[in-house]
Amino acid sequence: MATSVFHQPIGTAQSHQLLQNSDFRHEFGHASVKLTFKGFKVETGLSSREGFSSCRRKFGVVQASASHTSVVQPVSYPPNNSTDELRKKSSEAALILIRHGESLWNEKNLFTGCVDVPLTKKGVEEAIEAGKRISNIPVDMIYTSALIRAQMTAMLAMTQHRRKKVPIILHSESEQAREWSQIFSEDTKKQSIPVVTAWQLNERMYGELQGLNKQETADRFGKEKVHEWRRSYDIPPPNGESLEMCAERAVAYFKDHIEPQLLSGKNVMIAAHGNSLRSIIMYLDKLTSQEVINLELSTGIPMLYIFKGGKFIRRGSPAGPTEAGVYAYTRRLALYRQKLDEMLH
Ligand SMILES: O=C(O)[C@@H](CO)OP(=O)(O)O
Repeated sequence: MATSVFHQPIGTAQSHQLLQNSDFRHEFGHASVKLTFKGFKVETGLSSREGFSSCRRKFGVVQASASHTSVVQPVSYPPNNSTDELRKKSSEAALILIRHGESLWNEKNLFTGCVDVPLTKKGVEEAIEAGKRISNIPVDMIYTSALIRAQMTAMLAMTQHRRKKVPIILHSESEQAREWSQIFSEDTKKQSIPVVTAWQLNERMYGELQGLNKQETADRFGKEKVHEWRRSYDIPPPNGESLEMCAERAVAYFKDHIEPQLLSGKNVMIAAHGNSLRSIIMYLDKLTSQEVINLELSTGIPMLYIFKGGKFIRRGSPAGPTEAGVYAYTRRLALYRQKLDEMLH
């Protein structure tokens, strides 16, 4: 493990908040009041759904939850701004990444990939613990994969949040689903956090290894071969996705859908999977294909990034039970936290 890239999680107990958060601005009377939920329009992600079908066809995926890919209307910018200018003007935002808690197949040591299995009791507890660690961080939007273990993790984590906003899954799989899930109270919308589910954030498709026991597979094919399938960057497991292939869809989704939200100052949480998050972290931390090999993510451990000036700054610290061990924070985070304390005490 000497060469491992150590990704520091958010510490337990206390954390810090962003003044920039639209929720904060609304709640605490900041001059530029913008309501979190206002203006969100959900569009059917037709191409995404097609993408998922073709992914399934290509890899013969048998099980995967319905793809509820939702596309939040892109943030609109003045027409002539270049991306660089936008980045410079962009406000600060928090990005939380959480790998789902332990699943029933993690417990059984089976290759899981796109198979849609739920959390174990321990996984539920991990998700709740993760929620405690991020309970003071503002969350304006949540992105999860289409798989239940990531969705359970996001929902359970949010039960611990001090603001007690309600995460609500946006259903845009059909016009009817969109209409039938409408909310008719602006106040209720303000107390909600939209949850966008996207197949592109799914675990990498493990091909013919899905459902096989990892130890038995290593015994059969050799430790080195199985390690190559599991951790090499560009060698796919039989009929599955390599990390590189997984990155193509997960990082593209991040750039196209999540980064614009961060650019507009929204604080985002992503609940996803070991390999889809490894590929996203590779992009955020500019890791090489050699470095990412050694990147391991634990289940249920949140990681925090601050997005500022177009850059992602990792704000991790070794997991620890004390405030002192918690990640560094910005003045805005600290101020948000202070206001939250005042409001809730
Ligand atoms: O089985 C899987 O889907 C993944 C994550 O649990 O396994 P690995 O860590 O081997 O990539």
